[in-house]
Amino acid sequence: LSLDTVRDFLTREEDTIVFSIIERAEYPLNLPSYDVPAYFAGSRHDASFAELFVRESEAVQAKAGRYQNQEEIPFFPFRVPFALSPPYNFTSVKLYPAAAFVNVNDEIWSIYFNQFLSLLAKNGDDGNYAATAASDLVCLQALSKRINYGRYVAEVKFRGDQQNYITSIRNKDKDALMKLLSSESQEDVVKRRVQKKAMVFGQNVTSDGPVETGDSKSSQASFKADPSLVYKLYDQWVIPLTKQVEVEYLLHRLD
Ligand SMILES: C=C(O[C@@H]1C=C(C(=O)O)C=C[C@H]1O)C(=O)O
Repeated sequence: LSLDTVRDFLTREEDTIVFSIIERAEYPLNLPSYDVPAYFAGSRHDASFAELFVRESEAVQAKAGRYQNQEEIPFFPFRVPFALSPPYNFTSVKLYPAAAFVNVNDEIWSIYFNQFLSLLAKNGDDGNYAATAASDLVCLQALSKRINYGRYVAEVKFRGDQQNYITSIRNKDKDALMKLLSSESQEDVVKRRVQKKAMVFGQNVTSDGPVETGDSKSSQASFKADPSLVYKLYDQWVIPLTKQVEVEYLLHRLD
């Protein structure tokens, strides 16, 4: 594991995130699926339809062994049953055990539903809540995997510069840790690249190739998900949360 391989993972995960966002943008907002309590199947539930969908889906995926992979963290861990699948030997680098639990799934959940979704989805309600919830699940899982991968990023950076990190960890100096692990130029590359991916992946394509989008003003509307919103997603939420995961992981790196 090196900083390069870690960054390769984050780059590939961008594709998954951008595609999942394009998929969700296909549906209207469908607000009733986020109402608590949810009323369906003849009863009142303690959560929204979307949350129930995620909980039940995670339970199934847990049985199939999804969370045996340390890279994956469920949003509702207390509901996750044992895996029924045969054990699989994941080869990825082992995290430091006392710090591996670090994750920001609660923050991801809240930002996705309370801030991001209304910027992404067009207003409207087509009643097709199963499709939107399935789409939300894919977005949430992709975002969670990317952001909580900050644990691996931090592990690599720690191993590469132990002296400096150990001093700041012992001092519990979050600001110093944040400074040590940040690379503004790298963040800039990431943000500009995801915006480009949203443009490339979100075009209409015919048998002749991508459809000409005309002048740049009208082209904005022709992308399936707004590229500047994807930029904003990374700028305001994905990168800051990844760095928060890195700092929190490092604070437990000597426990
Ligand atoms: C993930 C890294 O750490 C930080 C977070 C980044 C990100 O979330 O994309 C980019 C650069 C760093 O400020 C990295 O260095 O690649």
